[in-house]
Amino acid sequence: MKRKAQISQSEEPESVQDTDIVRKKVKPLNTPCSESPETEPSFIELEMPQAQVYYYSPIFSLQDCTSYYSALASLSYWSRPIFKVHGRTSQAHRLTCSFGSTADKVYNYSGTSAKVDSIDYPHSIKIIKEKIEIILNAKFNFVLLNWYQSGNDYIGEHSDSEKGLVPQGIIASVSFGAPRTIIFKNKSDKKLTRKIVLENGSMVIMKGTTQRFWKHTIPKEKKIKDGPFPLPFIGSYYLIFQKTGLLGLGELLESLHQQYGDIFELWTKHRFIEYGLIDNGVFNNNDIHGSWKFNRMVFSNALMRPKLDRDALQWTIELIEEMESCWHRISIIIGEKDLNDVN
Ligand SMILES: O=C(O)CCC(=O)C(=O)O
Ligand SMILES: [Fe+2]
Repeated sequence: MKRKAQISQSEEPESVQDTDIVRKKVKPLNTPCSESPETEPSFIELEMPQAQVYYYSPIFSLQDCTSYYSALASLSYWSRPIFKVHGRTSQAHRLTCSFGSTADKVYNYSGTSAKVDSIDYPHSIKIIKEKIEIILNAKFNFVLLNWYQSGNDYIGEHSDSEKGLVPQGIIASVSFGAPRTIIFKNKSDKKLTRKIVLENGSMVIMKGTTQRFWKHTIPKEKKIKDGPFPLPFIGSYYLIFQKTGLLGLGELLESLHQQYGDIFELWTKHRFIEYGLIDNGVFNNNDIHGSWKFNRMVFSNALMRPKLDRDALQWTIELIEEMESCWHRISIIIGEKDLNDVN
């Protein structure tokens, strides 16, 4: 499961509204910008005393989510942060990286600090940032990405430290990948909690006094689907190329062929729509019909069984023996024929 969180400063602090709001559909925080008239995201405001939290149901198309997901996953900056708390060090159960408008931006939290890995926002982040800036009518200058690679990865209960951020400014968090749950816990009334599932392409906004009175966490979700199951495509260059014959893929395969020879593996986590391989079914491991968990189970059960290894080994030996005896017979026949030809 992979996700991206956006933690940023807004240029202007928001005013604090201290109202008890019932969970409801409300209008966008601002009028959508005319540059993007199709942007009319729907969102709800969570009923949380002394907090301003909004959940935007997906603001990106499924196709964009898939492409941002892969672009973010292939960034080279990911690392596991190290925390120092009370003299003890530990490593986070997630990967992070950060980008900022200037190199001095730093976000300190829970005994660690997220420093800017690069002041060049990767292309995908630039686009995401611009989109949310339009939706929220705000400017952001720092982004922290969190990658939860499986249901075992998590972020513990915390409030975002506002040291270095504009006090009570907007913190926007966009998610891509399998849905994960965010839980908000009130600091003084421990029983007061709020839960929301962050869907692929969705966004959560925290602002005002949220950090002061509430903590939040993305807990472990052992049962969770880790996201699209990365399937190794093992194929022959000629087979795949002839089947698809598409420009781009052909070039890719050509270079792979040059590098690795006739048989190589293609690892992919993405759908191969652009290659003309349709997006349903076990082949693509796509969860369109909520079946991918089942596919994964079948794959895991089938592939991980030691019996399969033993059987596969045995079958391979038998097949090789069969082929050898076949070749042997052919060589005898050809040998006789060749001899006849010579005579
Ligand atoms: O991943 C998220 O949505 C939340 C991350 C978060 O709370 C943080 O980085 O402070
Ligand atoms: Fe946070």
